[in-house]
Amino acid sequence: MPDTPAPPPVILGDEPGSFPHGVLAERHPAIIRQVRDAFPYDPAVHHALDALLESCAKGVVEPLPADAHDLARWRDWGLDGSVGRSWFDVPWLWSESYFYRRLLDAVGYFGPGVWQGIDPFRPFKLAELDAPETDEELAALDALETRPAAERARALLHGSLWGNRADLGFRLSDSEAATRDAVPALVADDSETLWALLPPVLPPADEAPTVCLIADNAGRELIPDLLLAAHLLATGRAGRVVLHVKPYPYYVSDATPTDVVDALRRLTAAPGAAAEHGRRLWAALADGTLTVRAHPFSAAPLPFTELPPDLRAEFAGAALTLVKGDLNYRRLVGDRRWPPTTPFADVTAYFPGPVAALRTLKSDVITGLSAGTESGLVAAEGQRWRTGGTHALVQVRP
Ligand SMILES: O=P(O)(O)OC[C@@]1(O)O[C@H](CO)[C@@H](O)[C@@H]1O
Repeated sequence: MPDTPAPPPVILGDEPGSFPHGVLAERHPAIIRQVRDAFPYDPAVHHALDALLESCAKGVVEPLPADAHDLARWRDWGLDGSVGRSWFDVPWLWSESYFYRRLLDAVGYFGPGVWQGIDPFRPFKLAELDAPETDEELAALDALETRPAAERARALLHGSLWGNRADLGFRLSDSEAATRDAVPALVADDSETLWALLPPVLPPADEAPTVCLIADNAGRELIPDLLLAAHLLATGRAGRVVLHVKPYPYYVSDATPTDVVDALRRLTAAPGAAAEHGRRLWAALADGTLTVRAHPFSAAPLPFTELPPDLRAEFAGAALTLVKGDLNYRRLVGDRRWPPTTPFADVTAYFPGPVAALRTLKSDVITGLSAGTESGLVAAEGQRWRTGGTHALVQVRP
């Protein structure tokens, strides 16, 4: 029997100077400082934030409070094996995710108390939704209305793809990120395979398939994601879209159900075509052709190889699952030091149905590049192309 090579090591945050180490040592403390200043928190919250800051810098992973509503779930997700170890020595994917869980504890998000249910990142998300750039992006939809269907489809797919640059956690630790020019040529582009997985135009309604969209950021990423969903439904390329968001605030700007409502309100209040799309999406939620789900696993510190049975069944029944963003990509392929030419189809073979990743590159993990693409990127940029947010990909495993 041929030997299956062992997968490369899981990424830890223990190497000073590495990207993951920087996230734990610099990005997380910066997030704590921003959150602290964003609300008139009481002394108890300030103390808890101080303790988290101290713990992140030199402490170890501490247990959840004994009465935490999700203690059993986190134990299933590996809490006992991480407690007492340094944040830097457990898998980076795990420690980042747990950081956000602890931050929500510190600000009283899970209550009881006055801060229960208050999203500590909401002021940043709303500022972005109100930004003039959002108006410009929505106004551009008017000109798109009269374009041929294939051009509209491409523009909306690319809008959703590049919307992934709108990641507030990333911008927080990299102040030049928003101004750095994107490189339009994709490092991998399976768009044709993606479209081929969906029926071309307006099939009878009962034949139109389900598309799942695992969303990433709120605001300027979620709006183009919703517009893509609206396009799939309006053209009959999907009969139903299931939008997966996070059950609670996560990675600063990740979308929650509240953010979906905010984005829809923003669309319906805009002038021109944007409002029409917003109204259609609103109606689609009412008639069930668009569904929002906030499954606990969406904020789990685990790769998608650990999908629970209900999600496996759901994705198995979809014609296509669109996986948005950098973190979801890490969860999809595994947060490991893959050689960049590792076939995407191999590392996603376990996924229960056809899957497409739409992602701008903001962390070290990468698969599915041709040898020529990789060497061209390295020659031009060293390893910066992996984390700078200027490159993007569309990868599909039919
Ligand atoms: O998933 P997103 O929003 O595209 O990006 C998330 C991100 O900014 O956060 C992680 C590091 O904290 C990286 O995976 C990536 O850089």
